[in-house]
Amino acid sequence: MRLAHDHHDRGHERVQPAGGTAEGRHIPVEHGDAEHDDLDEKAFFANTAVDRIVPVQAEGSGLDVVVEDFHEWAVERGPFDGAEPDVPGITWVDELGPYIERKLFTVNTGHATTAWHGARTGHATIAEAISDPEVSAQVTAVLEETSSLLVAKHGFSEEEMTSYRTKVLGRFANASLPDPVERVGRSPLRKLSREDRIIGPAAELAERGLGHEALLNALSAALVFTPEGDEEVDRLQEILSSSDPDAATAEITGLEPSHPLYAEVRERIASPVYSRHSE
Ligand SMILES: NC(=O)c1ccc[n+]([C@@H]2O[C@H](COP(=O)([O-])OP(=O)(O)OC[C@H]3O[C@@H](n4cnc5c(N)ncnc54)[C@H](O)[C@@H]3O)[C@@H](O)[C@H]2O)c1
Ligand SMILES: O=P(O)(O)OC[C@@H](O)[C@@H](O)[C@H](O)[C@H](O)CO
Repeated sequence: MRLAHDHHDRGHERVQPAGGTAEGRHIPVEHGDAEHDDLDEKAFFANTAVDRIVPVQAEGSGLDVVVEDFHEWAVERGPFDGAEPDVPGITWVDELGPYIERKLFTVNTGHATTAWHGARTGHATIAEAISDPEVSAQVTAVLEETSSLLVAKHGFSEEEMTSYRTKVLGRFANASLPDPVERVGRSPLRKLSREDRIIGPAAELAERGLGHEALLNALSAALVFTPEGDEEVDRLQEILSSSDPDAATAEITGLEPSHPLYAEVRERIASPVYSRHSE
């Protein structure tokens, strides 16, 4: 494994748990194999969250994977009943939920926002996009919104969220990571779904009467994200061109018409704010 160092980013690998999660304790056992019947007596299964940016790899590079040097691995301690193994790199947490949301609504919300605004302004990679003041202003604004939710909902302090955001923005700016906007913005229907990184926090902010304009801007940027070879991009464009705004809002976001966010999202879907980047 090769580390793509960002020299501005080194020296303080604060361990903060995060997403890229694996939940549940179900390894499929489909063969009626008696050997698996007592699996619970032989192993512990714990929910976990991983945070490390792994960009698209060069063709033919095999297991020689380029990654950032930052990494976090959070594991719920409950299943180990006080006998957690000493595994280097694990941060043991009592409850994974707040850390998963902090990671999803900061790293992944900010990442998708960078990718979609970056693509519409003609940038190829995340590092290039975040160096553009127009993109970085959108990303900063989006992360201030999600931080206000994380502070209100989970009790993270303003100071730790400010520091977490700074760290995340530094990771995006790592020019040694060749991370294309197509990878980070991929699968827009998944990313715009009800509980995911954009509509999830925007809905909760709207419910609490807190600001969410930059999240709506990220949604608008996603609607003009049209790289080739992504089935969800194609389906999203099909929905936008063939469905009325209410049907499109329901299918893309899963929001109920009675939700406080609904009217604003419907408006964004009905009336484009941005145009696609043209070569
Ligand atoms: N790349 C990152 O920075 C990163 C960081 C943390 C967590 N993650 C998580 O790790 C997972 C993989 O991410 P990635 O970036 O390597 O994605 P990727 O698209 O590069 O790789 C996914 C692979 O899974 C294969 N695949 C998809 N569906 C499958 C199926 N049903 N059965 C078998 N194989 C299947 C695909 O063909 C592809 O080779 C995702 O859940 C992602 O959220 C990624
Ligand atoms: O994997 P996705 O498509 O959900 O999101 C793209 C990236 O934001 C994601 O892969 C990050 O690089 C990763 O979550 C960092 O830990």
